[in-house]
Amino acid sequence: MQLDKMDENDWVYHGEGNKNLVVAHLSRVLRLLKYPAEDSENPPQSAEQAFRQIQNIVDFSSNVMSILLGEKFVHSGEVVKLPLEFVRQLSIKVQHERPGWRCDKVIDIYSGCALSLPNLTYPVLHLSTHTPPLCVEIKPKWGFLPSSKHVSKDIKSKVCRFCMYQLYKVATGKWKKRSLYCPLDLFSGNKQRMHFAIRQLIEEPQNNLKIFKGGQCIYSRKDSDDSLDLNSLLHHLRPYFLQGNNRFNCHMTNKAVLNDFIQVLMNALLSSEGREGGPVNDRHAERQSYCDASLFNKERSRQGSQGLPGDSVLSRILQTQMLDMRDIEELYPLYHRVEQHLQDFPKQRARLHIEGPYNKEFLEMLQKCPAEDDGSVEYAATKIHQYLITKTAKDCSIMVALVPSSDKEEDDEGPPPFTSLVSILDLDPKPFDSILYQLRLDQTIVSFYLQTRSALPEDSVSSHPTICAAPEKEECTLLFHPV
Ligand SMILES: O=P(O)(O)O[C@@H]1[C@@H](OP(=O)(O)O)[C@H](OP(=O)(O)O)[C@H](O)[C@H](OP(=O)(O)O)[C@H]1OP(=O)(O)O
Ligand SMILES: Nc1ncnc2c1ncn2[C@@H]1O[C@H](COP(=O)(O)OP(=O)(O)OP(=O)(O)O)[C@@H](O)[C@H]1O
Repeated sequence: MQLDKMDENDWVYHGEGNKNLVVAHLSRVLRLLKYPAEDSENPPQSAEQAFRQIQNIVDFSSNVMSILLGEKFVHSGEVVKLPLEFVRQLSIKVQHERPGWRCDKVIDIYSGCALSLPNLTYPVLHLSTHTPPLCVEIKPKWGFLPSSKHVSKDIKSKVCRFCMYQLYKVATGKWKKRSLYCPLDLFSGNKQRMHFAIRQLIEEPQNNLKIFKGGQCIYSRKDSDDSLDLNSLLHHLRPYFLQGNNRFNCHMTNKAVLNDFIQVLMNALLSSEGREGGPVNDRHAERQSYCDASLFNKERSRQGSQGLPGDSVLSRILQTQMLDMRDIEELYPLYHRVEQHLQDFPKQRARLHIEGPYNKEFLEMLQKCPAEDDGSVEYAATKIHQYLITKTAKDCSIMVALVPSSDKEEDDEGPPPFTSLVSILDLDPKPFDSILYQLRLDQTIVSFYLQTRSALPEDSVSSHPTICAAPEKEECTLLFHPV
């Protein structure tokens, strides 16, 4: 990438989240910061501050998250300086492709800084074959129930945050239809529960699932009420699953294509590349690993929970999420302690790494933290940093790139073989000052769930009656035995 010869015509809109917009050119992407639209005339930070913000993201990803999640999954990228005219033209070029609900923010066209990363939807794997890679992006969210004694509402230890939040999101119009995906099913390591969870993600992807082919998004929900074309997805997927295995016939049903696809995806999510490491989720034993709101029929998982393989991507994310099991309610008093201290000693923000940097000293601060609360501001600040690290792991995404491979006997059972490359993205540090907002949001989610649930008859919290019922036994058989 020659930074002085950048041409906006080479780059295409690729996607965006709440804080960044991503453009792609072959095997690279540029991730540009966004600002609230009302700040578009007066950028909220200088070019130097924007550069520092992105450098912080790189440092946090490479020095902190990569160690916890595993280097093989993490690509931290590098900060680049771009010509301002290129960024301005790019911003105009991509505007019409942006989803309406994201347009409350605009691209930062003032700093000329961006994060350059490998394009994980167009991985180098692709070069060894003529078939375009399939890529599945999953934002799995919180995979466990809090067990802290300080949780004020009992419901929080029974129903997971994602499922509770769904009622609020639908009621406030963020999404039109409720998702029946439950993160605890995905993180269970139980193949039936995982299959059910992925099936629900496909049914209603919201912002938790995107599917790419050859680097282009072929399946996602762009707006709360746009139409989803499952048939078109199946049309894209079919050729990948007809190869080999006596499957030359075109009679493979849509259900069988989908089952094979889910199976291949699950294999990648559970893959641990032959490394040792037993199941890791024993410690959040069965009692805690079921969410009462999940519509997966528990009876069906009697075959036992296999647990997540120790080095699989799901296990690494779950372990990082569970590094600090403290609930936000328990954390708030510690935040308050730091806030009070900083009012009196504002210059200590740097010493306590409130806005980073995420360097060697930051890691030392985390390691030196006393086991018990000694009443110090250092203890409180470190515990908040730990919690924020777990927050990053609760909001990251997994990208699974899949390319058909040829290493399998012709008459093997099951889906055709794929080579997979698994990565984790969106590993930005969460702001220290977001704790109060998090506490309020948590209270809103929980009280809204309790109110809505008590206003409805038992077991009818779903806004979608046809999928409220757990699947029939026969359907389950079909899901697991492709024809
Ligand atoms: O708080 P949550 O769980 O709603 O997560 C936010 C996400 O909402 P979600 O529920 O996944 O739709 C939210 O995603 P969307 O904008 O809804 O796509 C962001 O990821 C946000 O992170 P950040 O503040 O931009 O760094 C996320 O905020 P934090 O992870 O910073 O709390
Ligand atoms: N390295 C990458 N390769 C390919 N696609 C990427 C890459 N990084 C991001 N993307 C795409 O761009 C989208 C937005 O990126 P990202 O999730 O990092 O934005 P964000 O604003 O930080 O999100 P959030 O809303 O979670 O804060 C992703 O959902 C993904 O589809």
